[in-house]
Amino acid sequence: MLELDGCVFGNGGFRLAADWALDAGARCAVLGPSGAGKSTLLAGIAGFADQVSGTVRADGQALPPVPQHRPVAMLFQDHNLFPHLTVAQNVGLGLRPSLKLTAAERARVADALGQVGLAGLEARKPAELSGGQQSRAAIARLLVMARPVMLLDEPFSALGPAQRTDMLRLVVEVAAKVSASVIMVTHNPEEARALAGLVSFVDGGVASVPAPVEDFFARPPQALRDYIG
Ligand SMILES: Nc1ncnc2c1ncn2[C@@H]1O[C@H](COP(=O)(O)OP(=O)(O)OP(=O)(O)O)[C@@H](O)[C@H]1O
Repeated sequence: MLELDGCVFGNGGFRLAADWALDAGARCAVLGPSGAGKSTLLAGIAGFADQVSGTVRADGQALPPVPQHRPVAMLFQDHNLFPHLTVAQNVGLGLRPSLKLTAAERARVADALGQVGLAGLEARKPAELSGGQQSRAAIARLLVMARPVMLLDEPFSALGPAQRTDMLRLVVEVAAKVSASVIMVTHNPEEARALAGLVSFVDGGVASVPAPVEDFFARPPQALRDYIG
């Protein structure tokens, strides 16, 4: 379980409050107007934003202040793929930043690449992949990292609608395999529906308590109606 216990996260002078919890394996889309604080929420959970007050816990343990020590994997729109490394190396980074992988770890990387449909492309560089394949490589890295919390910040907004749906399906599959909770920022209500879980709406300096997606869209807050038109 991920708990945001009375949290206020800071980014410069900006403040974002969140006071809720997500069960292990739960999936939550984060919607809200531009500049409302969606990325600040993820940064707070990941340890990159200031913790002004409150505590972030995973499975009852307060998370360490250093982001690298948090049980969190992140995926951004640019996928954080290193251009000079091969696909297999980019995925291997999720296991060991030194890339000195054991044979078993190399096998895990190969297995993850197979699971996301990239078998045979291990030796390519990211520039030699399509946008969708780059997304798959980034998802393979999430799979090998097997962290209990996955934070995604508009990860597939560069892809077309059909591919986006495929990628979301893959994320759901990968998260289920490692029993991870997923929090995903999106501007797209359809993506929130495709994630098929909960929705937190960020507005007025607060990330609302996640509500089931169907309830949320059945009674959307006025700010959401203003925002999606
Ligand atoms: N380093 C900073 N110093 C001061 N204010 C900042 C800083 N970084 C972000 N902000 C402000 O914090 C607020 C929240 O930013 P954040 O990026 O979390 O919003 P967002 O909802 O993710 O926006 P978008 O949808 O446009 O990506 C914004 O109003 C932004 O101007």
